[in-house]
Formats: sequence, structure tokens, C-alpha cells
Amino acid sequence: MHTFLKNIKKVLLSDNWYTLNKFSFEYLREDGIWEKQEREVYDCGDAAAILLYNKQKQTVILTKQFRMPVYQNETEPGDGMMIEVCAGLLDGDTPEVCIKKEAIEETGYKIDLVSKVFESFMVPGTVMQKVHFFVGEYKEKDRISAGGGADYETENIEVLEVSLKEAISWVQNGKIKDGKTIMLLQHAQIQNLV
Ligand SMILES: Nc1nc2c(ncn2[C@@H]2O[C@H](COP(=O)(O)OP(=O)(O)O[C@H]3O[C@H](CO)[C@@H](O)[C@H](O)[C@@H]3O)[C@@H](O)[C@H]2O)c(=O)[nH]1
Ligand SMILES: [Mg+2]
Repeated sequence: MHTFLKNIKKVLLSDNWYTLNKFSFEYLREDGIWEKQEREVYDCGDAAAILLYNKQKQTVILTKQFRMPVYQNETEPGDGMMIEVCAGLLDGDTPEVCIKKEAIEETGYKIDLVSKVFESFMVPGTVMQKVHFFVGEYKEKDRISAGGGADYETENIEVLEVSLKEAISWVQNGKIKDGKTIMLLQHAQIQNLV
């Protein structure tokens, strides 16, 4: 039980697809004063992400898809397309089961061995989501379908295979702007995965 929090109240603002709640609470400051605060918290469920890499070819698998929030935040007219590692919501699965399913759905690769590398809150001030990060080695023989995302999810995902070197250059020149993707590519670089 937190001694610096009291009177936590929750009001539902939206539960259309995911859930947005407004929390009111009192927070005990360093100076001993109880301060009233309000925070909106978006609950879109936990997620998992994976960097698929091939040691021999020194390549990685990335996805390209349209993202409406990105499109809405483009200052110059853009197309809202994002290059990202494979990722998806847990939907009741364990992170490991989820990410293996997502890898098949989005990229077409069936990966039996994945390693968890870290966990991260990507937007801790507003979004509840915790992301579980994985890496996994892929071989050409592991490709069992074209990928592209599940039809029922209207994902329209393009699958890219590029050298890690090129992917890192895309981080540097701004072609890759997705946080989870930057984290995993830098991890691959630091750990000499390829
Ligand atoms: N109808 C409807 N469908 C939605 C909505 N939001 C999401 N969906 C559906 O839910 C699917 C979610 O796809 P996933 O592959 O499971 O998740 P993701 O969007 O790739 O990734 C999630 O986790 C990432 C972290 O790994 C996050 O970066 C990302 O924002 C998102 O939360 C979408 O493709 C889409 O079909 C919505 O508001 N309305
Ligand atoms: Mg996804």
C-alpha cells in the first residue's frame, strides 16, 4: 500500500476499442502537503516486439505499415507509413507465445527459439502498456508464408529484409522513427548479434 497516495478515483471516459480512464487522486509531496491530481490513463493492453535477425546474412526483418497517429502528427504532408520491428498485443497470450504468433502473422517466419531481452513502458505518463522485447534468429527455411498481417486485422503489412547496417543508417537519417525498433536495432548493434 502506497503511503504517498490516497483517495484514488476512476472515471471511465471511453471504452470504444481500448479503455481510457480519468484518475483523480491525492499525492503526498516532499513538503508534506497532499496535492490533488488528475491523470488520464489509456489502457490498450500489454504488447510484445521482436527483432528477427540472420547472423550469416547480417540482415534483419522489418515491417512497414500505415499508422494513423503518426499520419496525424506529420507536419509536412506525409504518408503515415512506419518501419517497425514485428510487434503485437498479447491478447491473453504469454509474451513468448504472442510474439511467435505475431512473427508468423506479420512476417511469415516461424521462429522456435526467441530470447527475451528487456521490458519497457514506452509512454509511462499516459499509456499503461508494457512492452516485452525479444530477439530471434531466422533462417530462410523458417519462412512458411508471405506474412503481411492477419486479414481480419486489416493490417496490410509489407515485409522488408535489410542489412542491420542499413537499418541503423535509417535510424540515423530519420527513416526509422519508431521507439521499439530503435531500441532493438541498437541492442543488436551493442550485442553484435550479426
Ligand atoms: N476497429 C479497430 N481496430 C483497432 C483499433 N486499434 C487497433 N485495432 C486493431 O488491432 C490490431 C492491433 O495489431 P497488433 O499487431 O496486435 O498491435 P500493433 O498495433 O502492431 O502494436 C501494438 O503494440 C506496439 C508495441 O509493441 C505498440 O507500439 C503499438 O502502439 C500497439 O499498441 C490492428 O491491426 C487493428 O486491426 C481501433 O481503434 N479500432
Ligand atoms: Mg503489429
